[in-house]
Amino acid sequence: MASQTLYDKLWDQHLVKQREDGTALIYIDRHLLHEVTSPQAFEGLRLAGRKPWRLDANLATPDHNVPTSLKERAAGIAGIEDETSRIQVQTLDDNCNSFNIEQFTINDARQGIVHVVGPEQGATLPGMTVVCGDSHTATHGAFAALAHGIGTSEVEHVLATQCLIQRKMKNMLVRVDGRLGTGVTAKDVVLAIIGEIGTAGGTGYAIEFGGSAIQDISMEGRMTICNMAIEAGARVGLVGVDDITIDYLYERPYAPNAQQWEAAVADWRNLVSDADAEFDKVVVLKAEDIAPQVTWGTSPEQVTSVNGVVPDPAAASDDTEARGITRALEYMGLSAQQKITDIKLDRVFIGSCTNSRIEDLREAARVAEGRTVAKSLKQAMVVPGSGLVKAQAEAEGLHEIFLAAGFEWREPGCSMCLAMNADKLGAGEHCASTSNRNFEGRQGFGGRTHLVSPAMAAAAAIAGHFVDVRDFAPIPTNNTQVA
Ligand SMILES: CC(C)[C@H](C(=O)O)[C@@H](O)C(=O)O
Ligand code: SF4
Repeated sequence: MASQTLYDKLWDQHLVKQREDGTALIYIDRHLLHEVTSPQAFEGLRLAGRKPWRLDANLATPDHNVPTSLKERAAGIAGIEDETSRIQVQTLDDNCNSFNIEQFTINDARQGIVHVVGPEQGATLPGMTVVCGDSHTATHGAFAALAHGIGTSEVEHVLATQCLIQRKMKNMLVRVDGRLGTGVTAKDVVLAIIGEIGTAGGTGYAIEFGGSAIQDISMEGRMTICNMAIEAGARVGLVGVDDITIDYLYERPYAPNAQQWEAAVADWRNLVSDADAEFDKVVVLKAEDIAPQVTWGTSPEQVTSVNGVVPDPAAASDDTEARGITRALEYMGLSAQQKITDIKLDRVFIGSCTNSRIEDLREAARVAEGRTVAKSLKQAMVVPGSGLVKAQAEAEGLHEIFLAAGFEWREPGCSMCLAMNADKLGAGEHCASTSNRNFEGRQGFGGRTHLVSPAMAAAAAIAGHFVDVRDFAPIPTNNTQVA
């Protein structure tokens, strides 16, 4: 058989029917649901008198609309102040109950951001097709699963038929060779990739991330990278299976049990691109060239190194680019040539499906340990991605480090990643955020988002402005106290 990419293999394994017009029907193994994109889908099923095709393929949890303050959270759904949000979470709850779909409810210890919960439970597995009414479903591709976001009508279609109509994408390989420097993380890698190929660079492609730097990265980091494939225009991000993938999944609740484990692992080992597989496009980055990244504009591609400066529209390659820079600078309240390290911050947000896993919190805590959040900040918050991440962080004492430094320690949810709950930026405020989108108004009307890694966000919170976490010396380790 001809050589195949990982994407080709996953596609072939799920192809139900190829049609002559280029569309194809593919089978869906796992369907994740949240409160924002599911209500009309359930309503559609109800109106058509249909039932979900395969109940155990579905797993639901509320995340976008849940409050993250303990006080509101303690009261469950009734504690959600905003009416639309409350109705949405209540509707998910009612729908899951009436259709018999498994849900980690608002106060379940396993609740969290859907893209954190799926992998953490082993509900996302290598070789699966995974869909969710959410664009950041690409996250799950870190497990060599064919995962992408779908719209609400497709949510209904998957519920009803367990299948989806798709068109095959092209194959792109983004290879990161070499080794990352200390203080440079998965978030910096993906921001650098988007800086290189642009937000449309991946349009029409499934991007596989490979190379030695990716192979060295943990599952948490690989999820961070695949999470932002969509910000590079690609609906699908992928990483091939290796020991890191397999070790992460061992004994997860929904993963194969002890009797099935060896057979599953043997199967998963095939989920890599063949050595001589051909990609339609290959992009290569050198890990050594990647510095900690900060976005200065209103698109994830408007990014530079922390030691860089805000670009000058006068130096743009064409008029369109110049206008884009000018508009972004106006919105962001920045001036051309301004040093990134001179950007002062009002708030810091460590969380979101990009960077709210245990390793992200460990990295942020390592920087925050023994230090204090700058007085000039209005708020610095840490929002774990799930109840289990929160519990793990607390078992490791990370919450104490954050609280002692002056960070808020919140309940799990999407939080300030997008303004769909009580956590919002005020107009004109600058925020160092570990999330994935810096669009106008994304974190609140008029809010100004700068995307960074958890370590960079923690360092910025301490300094009150951006700093190179590598100069924040010595970078404390777990046993080192830094004054
Ligand atoms: C609300 C949801 C549909 C949306 C998405 O699809 O990504 C959200 O999660 C986001 O990050 O903007
Ligand atoms: S954390 Fe942000 S990006 Fe992720 S699903 Fe929630 S809103 Fe979307």
